[in-house]
Amino acid sequence: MKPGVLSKTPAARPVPSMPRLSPSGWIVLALLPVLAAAPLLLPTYQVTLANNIGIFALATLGLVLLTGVAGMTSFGQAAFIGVSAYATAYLASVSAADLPASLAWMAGSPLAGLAVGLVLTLAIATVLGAVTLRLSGHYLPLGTIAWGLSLFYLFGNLEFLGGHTGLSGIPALSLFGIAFDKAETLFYLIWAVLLLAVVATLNLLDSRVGRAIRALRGGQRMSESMGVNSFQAKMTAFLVAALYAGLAGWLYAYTQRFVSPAPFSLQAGIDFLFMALIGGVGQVWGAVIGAAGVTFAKQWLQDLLPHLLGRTGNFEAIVFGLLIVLLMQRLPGGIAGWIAKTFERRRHRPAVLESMDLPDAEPLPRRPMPEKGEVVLEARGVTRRFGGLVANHDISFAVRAGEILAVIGPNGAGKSTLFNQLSCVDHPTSGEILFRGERVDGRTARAMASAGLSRSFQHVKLLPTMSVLENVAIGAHLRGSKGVAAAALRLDRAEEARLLAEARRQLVRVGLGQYLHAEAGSLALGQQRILEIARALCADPCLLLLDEPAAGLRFLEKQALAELLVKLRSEGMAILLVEHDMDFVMGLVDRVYVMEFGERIAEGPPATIQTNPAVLEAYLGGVE
Ligand SMILES: Nc1ncnc2c1ncn2[C@@H]1O[C@H](COP(=O)(O)OP(=O)(O)OP(=O)(O)O)[C@@H](O)[C@H]1O
Repeated sequence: MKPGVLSKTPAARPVPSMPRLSPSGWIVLALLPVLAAAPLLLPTYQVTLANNIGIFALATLGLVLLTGVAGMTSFGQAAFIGVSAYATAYLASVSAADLPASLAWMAGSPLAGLAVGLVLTLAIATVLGAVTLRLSGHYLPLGTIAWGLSLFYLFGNLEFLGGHTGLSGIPALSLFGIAFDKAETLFYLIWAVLLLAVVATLNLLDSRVGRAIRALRGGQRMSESMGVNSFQAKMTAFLVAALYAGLAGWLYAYTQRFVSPAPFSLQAGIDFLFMALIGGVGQVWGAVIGAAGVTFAKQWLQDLLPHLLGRTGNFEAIVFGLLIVLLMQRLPGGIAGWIAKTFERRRHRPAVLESMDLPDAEPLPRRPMPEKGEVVLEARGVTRRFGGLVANHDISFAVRAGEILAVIGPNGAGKSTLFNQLSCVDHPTSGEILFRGERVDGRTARAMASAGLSRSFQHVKLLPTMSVLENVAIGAHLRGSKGVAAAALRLDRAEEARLLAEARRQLVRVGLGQYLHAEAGSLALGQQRILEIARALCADPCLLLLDEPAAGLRFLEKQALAELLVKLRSEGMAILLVEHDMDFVMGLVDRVYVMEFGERIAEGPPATIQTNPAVLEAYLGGVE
């Protein structure tokens, strides 16, 4: 038995009283003096280059969140920048007389330009997101290509935006009496905005909302079952990415003091994706590294190649393309991904958790539990057909608080199909499902999680690169309420401490207390199953659905799991499990429901079931 799995674990390790600075905190601290000195020491053309890098990095940061973390590819980032840049340029250069009287105050106002630019960008992103984010597969990338193309041509064809010539005559930026009229002063503004965005993104990812966004990539079905609204999480990532593009557009307009359609073309959208890929698409700092790397590499190749080849041409694009292919093959996680991996290997701990202290926070409030003996879940005549196949036929049973009911049956009997319907992942063709007396068939898995049903999966579903603690904290998603702004501004710490303390409590309870900071994917399969139970418990359920919880567990681990389930039962939990391990089932549960070919063949206490001739014939007869 692996140490600690469902064994009596020591209490969680002592909690440091002062939060330690995270690696990103150290990076920001180290960058501050460098950034403060850069404009004073560098020649103006290099400061201008650094300004471009800052703006590109801001736009790329959005893509890191959207594409790298949330797994949604967008080619439209440059177009979002364009919307904001054009709104800024238009309002900065228009005369008050050309605007309606009520809007005349906006003419020449940089803050009005910023507000209008951001509102327009977010409004377009909301519409585009509403249309494409519910669709899976290639619809989002294709939608962003279509939108990027149409906007590019729109910019070029609108006369009041200067057509293909663009808008010039943007005055120098002046904010609150400070003139940002030189590359050197703009540098401070651009890099301050970028650093704030980086810190806000790091904060966001290290939060309840951040876990929901991180679960989008490969864990959607699981997180929905834990109450996460995946569409909302996608929309959040999409809008934050658009917000960063909007900010980048505003800064771009005042840096260039001229806008035209070319920098917002589809090609530019692809370039931002390259920056994210090269920097490290899943890493926040990858945006800065990627923007700097691509900008310098292009500049360097543009200077070097004509010398080497003795002629001019777009050779840098060809060499650059080859370099990207090579880099993707050698470093699929990008430069920042490679650095993070090397760093983590040395520290033997995931970077994201370095700063996390786990104070003994006040326990989260608990839902009112049903009285022992109260029917928690009831299936009435549930039938599920797949075309001509009847996977469940007229299934009826009830599970009560303080009871463990096992559903058993040979492979293909219809147990998983039934589980999916009970948890509203799938819906019955006919029949009714009631949860605590209310009809729930047709509801979403999310609604069931909110009602108090929590589950584990036949094939373990966890986020392998996320820590054990954070995986389990996803189970507590509905027990928190702090949103994006609170997370970005770190106003969610008290709630986050309570969520993490609850996750730790459940992990200690199931015997995984010393694996809090390990990557979930590094646990043995049996431990991963136990992690799923801790995650389900973190939701404070009144009904646990466990799909083959003992599969992959060793003898002592099974014994410890049985002890835990008995304890939960004594606390009034209703437990429904599907299991193939007959020794485990018969020694543990109160009642057994036996299925074959989608139908009930027997139901009763284990002792009766073990001697039931129909069961022996259909199922137990084949089992020693
Ligand atoms: N989405 C689906 N479309 C078509 N047929 C399906 C679908 N899901 C399940 N089935 C069929 O329904 C029947 C019951 O399958 P189910 O997975 O529920 O059985 P099970 O008892 O859970 O089996 P196991 O113990 O092997 O997991 C099988 O014949 C299966 O092929």
